[in-house]
Amino acid sequence: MSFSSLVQDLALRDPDAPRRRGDASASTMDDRASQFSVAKSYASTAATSVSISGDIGSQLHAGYSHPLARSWQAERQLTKSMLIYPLFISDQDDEEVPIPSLPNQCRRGLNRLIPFLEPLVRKGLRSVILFGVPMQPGTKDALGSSADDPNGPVIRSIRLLRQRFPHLYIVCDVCLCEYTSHGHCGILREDGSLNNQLSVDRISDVAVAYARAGAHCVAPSDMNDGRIRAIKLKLIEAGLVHNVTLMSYAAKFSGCLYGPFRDAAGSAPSFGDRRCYQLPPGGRGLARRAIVRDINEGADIIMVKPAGQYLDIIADAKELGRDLPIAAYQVSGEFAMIHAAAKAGVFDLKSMAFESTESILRAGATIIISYFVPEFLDWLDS
Ligand SMILES: NCc1[nH]cc(CCC(=O)O)c1CC(=O)O
Ligand SMILES: [Zn+2]
Ligand SMILES: [Zn+2]
Repeated sequence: MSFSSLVQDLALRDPDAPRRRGDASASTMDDRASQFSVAKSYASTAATSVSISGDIGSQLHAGYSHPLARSWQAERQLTKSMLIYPLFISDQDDEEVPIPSLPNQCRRGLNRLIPFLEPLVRKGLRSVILFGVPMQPGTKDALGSSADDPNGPVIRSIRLLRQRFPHLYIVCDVCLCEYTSHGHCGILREDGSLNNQLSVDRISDVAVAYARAGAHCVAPSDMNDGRIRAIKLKLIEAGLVHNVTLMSYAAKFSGCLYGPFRDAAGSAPSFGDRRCYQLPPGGRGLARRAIVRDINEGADIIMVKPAGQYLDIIADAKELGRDLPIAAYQVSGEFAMIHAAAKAGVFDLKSMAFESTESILRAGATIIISYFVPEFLDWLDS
């Protein structure tokens, strides 16, 4: 057989063609036939350069011709227990308002929470992360005083969820930006920069308040230096350290992917930006230092955020924190971008929801915070 007819032969037997038509069994048969003929063709044309053993080792399709065998190629399969679903809880108890920039997501008051979550819990929802959203005018101040208000939305929801869904694992985001009048993630000096010490003192108090109310996990997203150690020490002091997980947003990058979240939570800074505390997007080394630092300060879980644009950082976190669970947050901008592209016909929404999530798992995460969780609860059953 001549070289050109071999190429033609291979092209005709493109093993992906039947799969693109959605016919898996035809693909299996076809692959077998084509491997046989490829081997024969090589044997007759390539005797001079390709050794027999190399030839045999070059055959990869055999390992993934069947759907089940394809699933075995992944180190980790997506399961429901890996997923954490973000909830925006407003202080308007009866409110249920869609968030325009964040497709299919609503801001909800306490009274809307249980009816919304009941079907999800029934379908296998295991964990949520809570973000409080004070809507009542006059609630915000320079110190973020309402963050740990016992009558505020977060603390009341923790109690309610613990009582109504005893098996639901409750994570609380800990930050001040939703509660400060200036929208920054801490307490400011007069020049507008973060006062690290005051911020850490306040944020660790808020974390302990959530833990006392019954949160299983507290997750500081503020990026002030030293907050992991401060929270751990206060949890020890409060006698809560043995059963409250500390998940650090260790490598949280500044950038343009948090816009829809800030719409949802009303937490956009009123001046300036967050580039002096969130990490610069090119700062891989800095992220590695932040990860190592937070592990040393006592973090139980390391999170990377955003996820899709920072897969190398997830892989770094997995390497540096090989003995810790690694979480990744597919943030509001990533989610909105996928929706927009699907709507524009670039790809199928479900296919990209899976592909983006599988890439996060492949990079090394085993916990994924995602706005796709309600959909995954259905998709993972079918
Ligand atoms: N500090 C609060 C916080 N916690 C999680 C997110 C972003 C989550 C998302 O975009 O989905 C933010 C916003 C920010 O830092 O501006
Ligand atoms: Zn913040
Ligand atoms: Zn600064």
